[in-house]
Amino acid sequence: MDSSRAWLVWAAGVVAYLVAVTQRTTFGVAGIEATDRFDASASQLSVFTVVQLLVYAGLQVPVGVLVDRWGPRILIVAGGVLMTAGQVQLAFAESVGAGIVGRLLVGAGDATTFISVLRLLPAWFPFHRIPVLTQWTGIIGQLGQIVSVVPFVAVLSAFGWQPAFLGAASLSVLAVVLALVMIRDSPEAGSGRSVQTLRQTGTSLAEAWKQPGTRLGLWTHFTIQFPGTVFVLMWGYPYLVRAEKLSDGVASALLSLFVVVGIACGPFLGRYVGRHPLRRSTMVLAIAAAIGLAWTAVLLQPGPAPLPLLILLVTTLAVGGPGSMIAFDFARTFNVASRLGTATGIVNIGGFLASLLSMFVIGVILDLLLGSGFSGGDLYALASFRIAMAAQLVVLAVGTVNVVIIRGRVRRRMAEQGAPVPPIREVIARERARRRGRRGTPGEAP
Ligand SMILES: N[C@@H](Cc1c[nH]cn1)C(=O)NCC(=O)O
Repeated sequence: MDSSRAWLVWAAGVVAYLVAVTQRTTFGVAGIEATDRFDASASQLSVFTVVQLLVYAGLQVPVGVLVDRWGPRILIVAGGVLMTAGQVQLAFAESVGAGIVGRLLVGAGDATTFISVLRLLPAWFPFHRIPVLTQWTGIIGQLGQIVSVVPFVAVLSAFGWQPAFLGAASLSVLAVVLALVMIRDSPEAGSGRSVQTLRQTGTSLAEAWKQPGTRLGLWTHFTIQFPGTVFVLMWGYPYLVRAEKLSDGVASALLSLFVVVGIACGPFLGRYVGRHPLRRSTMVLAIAAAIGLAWTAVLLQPGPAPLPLLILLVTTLAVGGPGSMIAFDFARTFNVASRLGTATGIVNIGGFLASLLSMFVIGVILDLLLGSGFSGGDLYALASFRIAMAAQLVVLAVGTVNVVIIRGRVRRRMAEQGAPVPPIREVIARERARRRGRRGTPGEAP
């Protein structure tokens, strides 16, 4: 099945995801206005983001289970309704508590969208298209950040808080209408969901968790998604401007480079995954190593890092975004369709958990160093940031070790099932021999 109907379904799903990413990121760009409106301190404001991400991460498994039971369409619609309610609540909120309730609703609605959209792909498209379409779903969705940064900020500056958040809410209304009109769970009426008892749901959850391929996805997402998320959502900007002493313009250019590199790498990674399904984890480990090396090189600089090194850092962090989509490919290929939503939900917790943990630890270390006098009164001193950012290397190492361990388990299980993964040296030698053979036999079909 690869019809125009399938593309319409996917387009409506991607719009829903793009709008969800917009709702997710609107509060982050309204920080200064939020400080005035709620008369809140920086740490009170960070609670808004933390609550939203906690709700998002906490709902991944329940939402995944529901996607398998009810199908993706109803969850995309429910998510849009929740996000509309959340943004309307935030538009009228005048106290920190009321504002947090708004973000809580946005986090809950956001949680339903991505997993549901990914769940549509295997129902509507042939197997070989899915890795690249998974990447495009991620890439187009990230453009939601641009909607927050450009038109949302423009409305916020020109017309103020309520019109900006009500305008954002109206985008979710549009996404809900599109989803209702265009999305069907699958080409066959009635399929795309499984009617399960509660006991069967529990079994399905346990089966998804027991499958080492699901946990390989979880640790993949954990390991390579968080460094970019932490940088872009929280600590990157103050680090570049206050510690590395870059101008606002150069720091913004680096954050834009992050988006461009993410977009450029996605299709390449999608094609790689489609062509080399047995080498997906090798790519994950290569990206983790690149991130670790780039951060180590930056943090070992005696003073501010040279700009080319910071460009290299931002580039490698950006590759982690599309790279982490490989995690969902593990969930899809190691699980049967009836528990795909559940497995995707489990995988999607990884990156958000690692991001929350790292954001929090970096903040705590900065506070401790300020309190101890180490920072010389400057919370964002380079020497302090260097220590705080290095905490990410520990999280990266924990994730990488787990990827290596679970990948060993996955490979052992594949060997037991009669499908061993050949060593890379053997594959390269075979490929060379094949090429030599081809060159020696002119006229042979490619
Ligand atoms: N890996 C991200 C998506 C992504 C794709 N390219 C850059 N980032 C992810 O896990 N997304 C889940 C979500 O809900 O956004």
